[in-house]
Amino acid sequence: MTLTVKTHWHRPDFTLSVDMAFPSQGITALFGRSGCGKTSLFRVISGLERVADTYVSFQGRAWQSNAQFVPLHHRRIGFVFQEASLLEHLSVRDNLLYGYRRTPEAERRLQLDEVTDLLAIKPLLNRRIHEISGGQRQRVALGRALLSSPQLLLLDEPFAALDSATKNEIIPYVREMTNRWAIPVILVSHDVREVEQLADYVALMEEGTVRSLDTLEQTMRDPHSPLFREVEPATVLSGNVTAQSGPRIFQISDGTCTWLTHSPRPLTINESVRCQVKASDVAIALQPLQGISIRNQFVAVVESLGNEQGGPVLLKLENGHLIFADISEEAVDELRLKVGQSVIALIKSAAILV
Ligand SMILES: Nc1ncnc2c1ncn2[C@@H]1O[C@H](COP(=O)(O)OP(=O)(O)OP(=O)(O)O)[C@@H](O)[C@H]1O
Repeated sequence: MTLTVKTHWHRPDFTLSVDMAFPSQGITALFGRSGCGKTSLFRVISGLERVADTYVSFQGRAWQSNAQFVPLHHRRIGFVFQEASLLEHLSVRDNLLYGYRRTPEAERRLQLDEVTDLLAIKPLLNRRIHEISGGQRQRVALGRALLSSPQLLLLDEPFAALDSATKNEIIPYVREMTNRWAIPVILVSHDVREVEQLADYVALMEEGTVRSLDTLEQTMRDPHSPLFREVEPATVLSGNVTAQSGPRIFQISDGTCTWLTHSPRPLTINESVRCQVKASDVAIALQPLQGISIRNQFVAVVESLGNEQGGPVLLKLENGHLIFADISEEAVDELRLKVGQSVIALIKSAAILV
């Protein structure tokens, strides 16, 4: 079951031309430069815009075809925008219940208690909107969208107005809520870090079209991907917290590989986390090293030595994960690195970011 969109939307200086089936599970990020058409696509999907000769269907049901147009309020879509558009004169509780009360009883899947628990906003229920912080407002906006029991959540740059610490605090809630209630999410973003932490799939948009749609892992295999236009290539390692070995140091494992990471926020045992490793933070040794402060040493095989455009060395870890190592050409020559060779990837735990 998918979300299918076929549209050619001609605006004065811009054409949105999309013919694509998006996954209707997990989080799909629409990623691209400003003006590439992310919000326009969003508006077509939601029915905020009725564009002629457009076809949109969700999980087998046509939302728009030449014969019909299901209006926005019947599509059961939850929205969260950059600025939480909460009702200032109402309490947090009444804001949360706004969509809930308008949802027919038979369609209510989520209840106030479980949503406020998950988003940790229970203590705020009686506050007015002007009495809570920006991060809390975004959590209330997420809660309000969830409580309308949506079949699809559309998040349009929901964290853009937040500082990175607050953003990092909210992201795990978004992952948890989509996992727990299996609500598909379309996330508009031009923040790579956000995409790495949240997305299961990435639709790369350029000049009004979707250039590619792939899993996050597949998208991140290409060091020349538009994802890395403004930041250096990085890799994501996913696993579960297995132990705490210092005030901020945690052991993460995916069953095959185990690594140590520094986390700025407390993690709980068994919590599933995504860690990011920048190519420049990975070094290569020809054999395991002793008497060295670097805690993470992974057995790996050289997958590629970069391509004709240059780029980092690609290593394959024992768990099959690919990881970039930004090694100079001189070092590649000196170590006589070859494709297929066994090496050790060295990463400081402070360089594995949660
Ligand atoms: N109301 C409008 N009328 C005509 N053209 C518009 C309108 N709104 C946006 N556009 C144009 O459509 C194109 C795509 O805009 P859109 O907002 O979809 O891009 P975006 O990728 O979401 O950008 P951003 O990341 O900056 O929000 C742009 O060239 C923009 O100038």
